[in-house]
Amino acid sequence: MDSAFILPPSPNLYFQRDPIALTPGGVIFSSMKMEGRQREADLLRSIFERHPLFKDAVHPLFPAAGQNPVPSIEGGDVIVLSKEAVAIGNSERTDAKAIYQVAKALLAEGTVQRVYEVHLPEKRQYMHLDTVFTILDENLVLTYPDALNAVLQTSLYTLKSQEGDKVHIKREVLKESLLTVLEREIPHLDIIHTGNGNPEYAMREQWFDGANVFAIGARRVISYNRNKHTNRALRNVGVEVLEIPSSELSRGLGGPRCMTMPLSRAKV
Ligand SMILES: NC(=[NH2+])NCCC[C@H](N)C(=O)O
Repeated sequence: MDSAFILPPSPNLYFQRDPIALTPGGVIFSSMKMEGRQREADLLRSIFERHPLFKDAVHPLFPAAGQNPVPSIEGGDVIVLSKEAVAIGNSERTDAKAIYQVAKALLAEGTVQRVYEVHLPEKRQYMHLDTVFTILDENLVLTYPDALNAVLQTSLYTLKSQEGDKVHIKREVLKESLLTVLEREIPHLDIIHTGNGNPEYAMREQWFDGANVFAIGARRVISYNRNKHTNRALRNVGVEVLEIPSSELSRGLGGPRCMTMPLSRAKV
């Protein structure tokens, strides 16, 4: 029987963070872990490769031409910490192999100097790296508190040597937590905990991606109205919180940041 749809339904298409990741060194075309989401990545990739607005502007980093099979990596695991550093979650959705490949391509490109691989625990509340923290200002980060020390291992990739096409990178396994990585990269780091200091509220609000707010400016965020304790914690330190209704959106199991794709970043 012919399908009733030209494109099969893509119920997760509103999570634009995942099918593509833009970094200071180029674009990662995601290879989604779940088959049901791969068509989103294919769709976005055709737009970026063909639309006049993008086709000459994108520098693709991943996957390599003709690579098959492609290891998986999803945009929600890729966090730009600064112009020079990118963190990538090794998670349920993103494989170590893909991280190595992206690290190599990024370091070879030259803008980014450090790529961190953050090993996330295999638990629902750690689906992607962006579910556990969001940068809100130069030195201010909102996090799900358990994540800071639950991550027991991180690795740091840096460039070892580069001669033409021959690129060698170095991997150092750091027995360090996510907190240490953030402290290394964000001077004078200040942390706000989801749940406003109460671990049970933090846990409950993590079901609705408490730590995944969308920062639209320094100390200005869009957050789900249901995450009241987290929103209170944010307001207590002077962050402006714009609440959005969340009864339906949160059912997709992602937060406001997951629904966005930054195409260009203002210089700060
Ligand atoms: N970047 C994110 N945290 N995205 C959340 C995506 C949720 C979506 N339902 C999925 O399972 O893929």
